[in-house]
Amino acid sequence: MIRLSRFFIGLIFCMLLLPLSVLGFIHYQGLKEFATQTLVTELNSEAFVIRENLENELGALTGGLRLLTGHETIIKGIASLYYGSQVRERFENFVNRYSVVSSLYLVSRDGRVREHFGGKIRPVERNQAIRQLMTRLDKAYESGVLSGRVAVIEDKELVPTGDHMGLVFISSISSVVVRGADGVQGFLIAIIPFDNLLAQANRASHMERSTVELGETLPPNQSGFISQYQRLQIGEKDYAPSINLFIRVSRSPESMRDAVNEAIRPFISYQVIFLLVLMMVFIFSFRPILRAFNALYGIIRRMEAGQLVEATTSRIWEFAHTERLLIDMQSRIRQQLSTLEENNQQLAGMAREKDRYLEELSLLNQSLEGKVQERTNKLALTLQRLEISNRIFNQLIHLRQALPNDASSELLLTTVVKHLVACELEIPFAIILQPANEPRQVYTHTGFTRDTIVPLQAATSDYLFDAGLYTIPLPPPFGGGWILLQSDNLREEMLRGMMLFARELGGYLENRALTNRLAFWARTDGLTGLGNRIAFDQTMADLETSLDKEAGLFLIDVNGLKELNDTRGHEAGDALLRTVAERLRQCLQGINGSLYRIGGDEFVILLEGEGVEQKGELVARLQQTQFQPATLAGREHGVSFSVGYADSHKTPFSLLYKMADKAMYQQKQAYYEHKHGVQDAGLEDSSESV
Ligand SMILES: Nc1nc2c(ncn2[C@@H]2O[C@H](COP(=O)(O)OP(=O)(O)OP(=O)(O)O)[C@@H](O)[C@H]2O)c(=O)[nH]1
Repeated sequence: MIRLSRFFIGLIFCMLLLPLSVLGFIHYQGLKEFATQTLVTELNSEAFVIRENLENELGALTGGLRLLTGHETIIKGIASLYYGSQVRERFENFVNRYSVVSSLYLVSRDGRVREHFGGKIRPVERNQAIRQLMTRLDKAYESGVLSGRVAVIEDKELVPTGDHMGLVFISSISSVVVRGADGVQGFLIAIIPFDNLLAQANRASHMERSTVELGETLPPNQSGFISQYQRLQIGEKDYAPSINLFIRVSRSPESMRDAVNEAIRPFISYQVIFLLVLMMVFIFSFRPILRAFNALYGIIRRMEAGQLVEATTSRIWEFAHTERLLIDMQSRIRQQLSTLEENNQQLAGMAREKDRYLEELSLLNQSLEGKVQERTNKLALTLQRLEISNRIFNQLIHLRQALPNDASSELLLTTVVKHLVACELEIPFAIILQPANEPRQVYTHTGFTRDTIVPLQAATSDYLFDAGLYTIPLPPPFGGGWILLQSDNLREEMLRGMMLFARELGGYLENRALTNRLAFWARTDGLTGLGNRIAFDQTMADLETSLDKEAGLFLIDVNGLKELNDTRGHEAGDALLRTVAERLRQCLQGINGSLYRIGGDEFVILLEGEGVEQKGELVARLQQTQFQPATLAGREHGVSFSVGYADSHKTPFSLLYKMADKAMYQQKQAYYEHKHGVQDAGLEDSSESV
């Protein structure tokens, strides 16, 4: 098999690239030419702009000079020194305004400088060119045509800078008033160095590296620069004859080349890119092209040999090296793909891990939120409990302040219920009391019906609990009492509050019982159970202050107690006292009176009101029992007592006790005189003595 050589392939390649390169070169040249032309046009327009600017500037300047020439101050300034300072001031303003002017002179007709601003005086007076200009102006004035002249001067003193070249503007000064008489009065001379004009032109120029020159004649084109010229005409109208200056704007070939290259660089880049793309396309489609050529070549060969047989696929080029490269690249790509796969798997694993963490985080957040909520609820509950407890404590304090020491059970319960309700516990409750010393049950309730409570009072607490009720027993000594609660929705703090109220209630009742007992024993004789001296004195005091104070008083003193104590002991003496007390109590039955033991062996019977009328009955009973023996401590013993009596019919109330004592004493005396007898008469008239 015949194969195409590498040379043939390269040839095809070069044949394709050559026209492209030629085309590219032509295009490049065209671009370069175009860019150069554009830059030259730019230079030209720059020169044009500079010229325009300078013409405008100089036009304004000539106008300004003409105005200044006709100004009264200037005209008078020629003749009068009085105007000197004003003229200077105007000159200064003028030069400041027209920066191209370096100096201004006011010159009299005879050529002497009268006033000036900037520059030197002498050079003006000496300068021949200026003198000639002034003479021409003088003559021209006479012919009535011209007012000013312009000329190019070269003077080292008048134009000290640059190449000492400049323009001189001369205007004749004349006064309308004096015109007929004197004609030209003087001249105004403005010196404008070329340097100033160039500076002005450069200021107007937009091109950074351009060179601007002014010259009277068209300068030769220097090979080192690409130049454009513009003619600047000065003084055509007001300053005849005019002169022409040439402005040259130029650029060095190096900077021009750089600028051109800069301008066409993007296009060249595009072109190179285009060629590269073309080459890439060619390379990629190289194998199919080769096959096509190969097939074509085979057909031609077979046609030449007259063996146009059935076409078979033939290989015309060995790309062993390329194949190896491709295989190598394939294996590398496979490796990279597997690495990529691994990385992807790792990334997927990390993503899963991240999801798992996020899920855990979310769960943690949820549990935290739950805990925070739980804590908040607990706190709210605690606050609620605290509030309830506070209310309960407040009401307990108010209850203590509201309850008097001796409140009745009814008042006590009413007050407790009122304060319990104020606690706002909002549970039905009932309080049931059965005080030991009160005969009937006392109860009060709220939220229960009376019919519900009454049958429950006898029930056991277990039964009550089963019935949905809860009982708090009141503490002893009260015993018979509960606080009864509805156990539905009963909360701990409510129960605790109720218990506090129960304790308060029990405490109060205990105090009240103790106080009552103390009061009782303070007024009671412990041995006999009769009222004592305090009770007697209290009764007497009450009786004394009452309006109806009718009273009869028996004073009874036991005989021989000391002896009995001494002989048989105090036990027997106590028995004697109890016996006498019992006998006196019996004597008093059915009679409106009260009995007291007011001293060791001293008793008192006090009759009040209608009881006084029963005195006789009592005396009779006393006489019956006055000397009756009794069994004392197991032995028979004589018992007797002496009695004295006084009542308010015959005795003042305050002396009742004294008089009764006196009568009793008399009887005692008699008793002891007749130890075994009693004088009856003593009891008959007891109102005075017994
Ligand atoms: N056993 C006993 N003796 C008492 C009690 N109170 C006082 N006495 C005694 O009673 C006696 C009273 O003495 P007196 O006033 O002389 O009485 P009397 O011995 O009965 O003499 P007359 O009153 O003159 O008849 C004293 O010795 C007291 O100590 C008591 O509660 N029990």
